Amino acid sequence: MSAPTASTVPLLRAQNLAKRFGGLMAVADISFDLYGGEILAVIGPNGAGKTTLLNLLSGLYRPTTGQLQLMGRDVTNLSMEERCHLGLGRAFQIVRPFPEMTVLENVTVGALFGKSGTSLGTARAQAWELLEFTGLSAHADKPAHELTLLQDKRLEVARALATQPKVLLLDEVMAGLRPGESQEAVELVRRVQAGGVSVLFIEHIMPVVRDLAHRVVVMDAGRVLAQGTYAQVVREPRVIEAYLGSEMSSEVGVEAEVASGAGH
Ligand SMILES: Nc1ncnc2c1ncn2[C@@H]1O[C@H](COP(=O)(O)OP(=O)(O)OP(=O)(O)O)[C@@H](O)[C@H]1O
Repeated sequence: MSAPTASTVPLLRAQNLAKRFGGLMAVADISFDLYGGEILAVIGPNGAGKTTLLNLLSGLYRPTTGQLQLMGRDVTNLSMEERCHLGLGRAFQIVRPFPEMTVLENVTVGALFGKSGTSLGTARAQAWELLEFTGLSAHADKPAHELTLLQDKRLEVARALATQPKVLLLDEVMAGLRPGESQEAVELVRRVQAGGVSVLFIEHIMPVVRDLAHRVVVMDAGRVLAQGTYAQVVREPRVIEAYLGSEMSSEVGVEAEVASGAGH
């Protein structure tokens, strides 16, 4: 995908973020910007620190050092809830709706959580719109535990959107989906971005990264190994090297060949 025109102030700016667990620097030094209208992928081998980074961005963890700005405001020491109210939404890899509540109720809770002072009626109306947007309106009255995995993921995105984020953080939303289903999920993320929400996502499935991301940050051992377009990063020798021995090495190797035009 071609990159949108970047506005001057990034929506999200990570500066030298680090997170230590005992003797381990899970995130050692990460800096990047996310601009309005962008879809940014964070990739890297297992243990690279991607989930820890997402936890630092959402506010689940406080960084050991470094800073995070949201729309120019320092949010490093704000809680998850405070960041959410300022426009940072998150959907989780492990989907966790309230299982006994209906699909509509689950999204309504998200709408009530996102903006203080929203009436129940307004929240329900917003939730309906989001069920239509995410293709779940036919399942509005079902208890959430009756949904399929793909529908669960749609629900998770709807709940996150209900908080009216400017930036949506997605943690491996394609995990466990069949190819046709991940294509549907890709379309949903595109529609989210087209609706004015910037997206940062962690993903292991390289074709999804290639199809969806305007820009890619490659992490390894808690650091940024490379950043750029998908075509740029997959031909970086240090990226290919970092993936050697991981289950993605063949995928990256193939993509690198494609990117460099090898074999033509
Ligand atoms: N809460 C924690 N306490 C201690 N160590 C942790 C904790 N969370 C993560 N780690 C360690 O930090 C490193 C980075 O883990 P993280 O889960 O962020 O990597 P990842 O890139 O998301 O990996 P994967 O692709 O396998 O999910 C790993 O060595 C992991 O064992």
